Amino acid sequence: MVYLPPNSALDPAFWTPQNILVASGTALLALILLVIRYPKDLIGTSRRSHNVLSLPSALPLLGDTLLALQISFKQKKLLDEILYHQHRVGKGGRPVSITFPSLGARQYILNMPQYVHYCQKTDFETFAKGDNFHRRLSDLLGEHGIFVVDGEPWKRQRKMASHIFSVGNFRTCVQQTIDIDLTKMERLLNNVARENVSINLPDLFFRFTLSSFSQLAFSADVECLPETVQGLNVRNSFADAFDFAQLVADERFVAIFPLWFEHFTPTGFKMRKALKTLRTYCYRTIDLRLSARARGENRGAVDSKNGKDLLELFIDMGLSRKELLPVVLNFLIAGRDTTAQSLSWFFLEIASHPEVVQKIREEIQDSFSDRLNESHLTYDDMKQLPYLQAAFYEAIRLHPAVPKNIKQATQDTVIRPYATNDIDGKRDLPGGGTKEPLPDITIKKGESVIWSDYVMARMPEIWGNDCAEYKPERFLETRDGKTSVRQFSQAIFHAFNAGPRVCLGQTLATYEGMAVIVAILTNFDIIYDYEKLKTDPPTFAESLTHPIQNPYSVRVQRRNNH
Ligand code: HEM
Repeated sequence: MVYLPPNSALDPAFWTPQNILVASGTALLALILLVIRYPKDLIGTSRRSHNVLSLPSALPLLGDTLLALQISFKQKKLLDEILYHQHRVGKGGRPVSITFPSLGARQYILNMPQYVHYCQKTDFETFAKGDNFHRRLSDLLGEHGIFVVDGEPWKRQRKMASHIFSVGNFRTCVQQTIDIDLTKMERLLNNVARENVSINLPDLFFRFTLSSFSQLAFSADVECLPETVQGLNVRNSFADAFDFAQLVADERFVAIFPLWFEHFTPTGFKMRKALKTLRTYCYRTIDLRLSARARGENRGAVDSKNGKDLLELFIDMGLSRKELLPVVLNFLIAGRDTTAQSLSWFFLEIASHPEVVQKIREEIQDSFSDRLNESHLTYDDMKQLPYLQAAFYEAIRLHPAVPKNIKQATQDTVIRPYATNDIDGKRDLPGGGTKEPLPDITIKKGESVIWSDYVMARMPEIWGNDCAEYKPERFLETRDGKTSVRQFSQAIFHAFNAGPRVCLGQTLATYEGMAVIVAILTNFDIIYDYEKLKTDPPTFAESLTHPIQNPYSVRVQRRNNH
């Protein structure tokens, strides 16, 4: 027999009508107090910083859980939602607060360059990748991958990797590698033109960047860039697994169930398979190199000074086979996806801007006459094509390869945006900035800040009323009769990130992208299926990066300048 103390609520005799009334009244009062405390917030979150509004759809005690659920079930897209609410709730560039259960505490959406500048430069140490990133991405990108770590491990990797991005390397190894792959791509496109077939253009760019980056960073020929049309039918298992794993990892930021739940779902099963494919693929590259080293062979010749490529540099740091895996994966995501996606969006934008194609061709013609029929764009040639670079950057501005980002506060702090629109001492907010001063925001340790370069590109306060239009001219300036690419503050043209963690590969991506565009537009006319583009307009898939969900196909015709 269980002993129940007298008057215990577990004793049925306790529940007299009077006690039921008292208990219900107390519960109701507690609920009312909680609703007053969390009128639009998830229970347990801190008080919102004054002057910061929340979403109108937020519910008492649940915060934005319903929105997270809709995004999780693909009824809504996170980027569209941030854009929508920035224009309404955050009109004038004001911050907006949300409470998503998966991210624990409160999150502040800060899309003005003044805030981004503060978090990424002024108080860089406080706004880290943190637990949010690490817990969701470490199975894909490793415990110590450059994209997921902070502090010393990040600093060491960044310093080491920066060696392969030296100007000396560009003039030698980078140029040579790109040159070889451009020749392959041209042979393929000649065959596509001859056979008059249509090909998936974004897929071609993924193949190009995977091939060239694997060669550059790991001296590995991954044989994914064929010269024949038939070769395009061979799927690349690494690419498929990588695309899938990124989609899943991205969903983890909005999932309403705990992370371990994924393990028991079909997605979890497929994810484990994908991760296995990725590991097998990367270990093949690593093992080949380690055994070559064991035989005393020096492979890898990207770093002109030391005759070492990225993989060799990291092996020299004493990293084990297991520790090299995230290096390969992190750099592949950086080197393959971003540039390929930027090219895919660029070629989509110019489909509806023939005048841009015309101007690019004129610029190439004026600068190089017919030289580019025989050879490819060199690193030093880039300077002579400001219009082309502007056209490429404008596509990257509108379709940034990393469309959203999140940082977590490592301590309590106050974000103090600049009082003026003058960022980095450059008075250059093209949209004129904000009329009202932006509010300071009090942030508690563990809370997050989110910004979206995709949304920032569409904010009139930053880029002007024509912000959503594709206009390369906004990246051009003319001084003393000479036209050059306009340099914005990193926090304004933010697609390549800002501050100490600014993208390491910006010059590589710019050179590679421009070289591909020159090779294609000089030699081929692209024939788009305008009917299909109208009925099935390409849109983005939500992922860690910014792929096209429904890639488009094109045919090509050899230009008659040959
Ligand atoms: C158009 C192409 C590219 C864009 C738009 C881009 C953009 C970015 C962005 C936004 C970040 C910050 C990511 C974060 O905070 O998590 C980043 C970081 C990085 N990018 Fe790029 N990237 C591009 C191409 C490349 C290429 C080709 C490489 C070559 C390896 C590269 C290497 C890196 C690395 C290593 C980092 C990490 C930097 C750090 O955390 O210190 N990127 N990039």
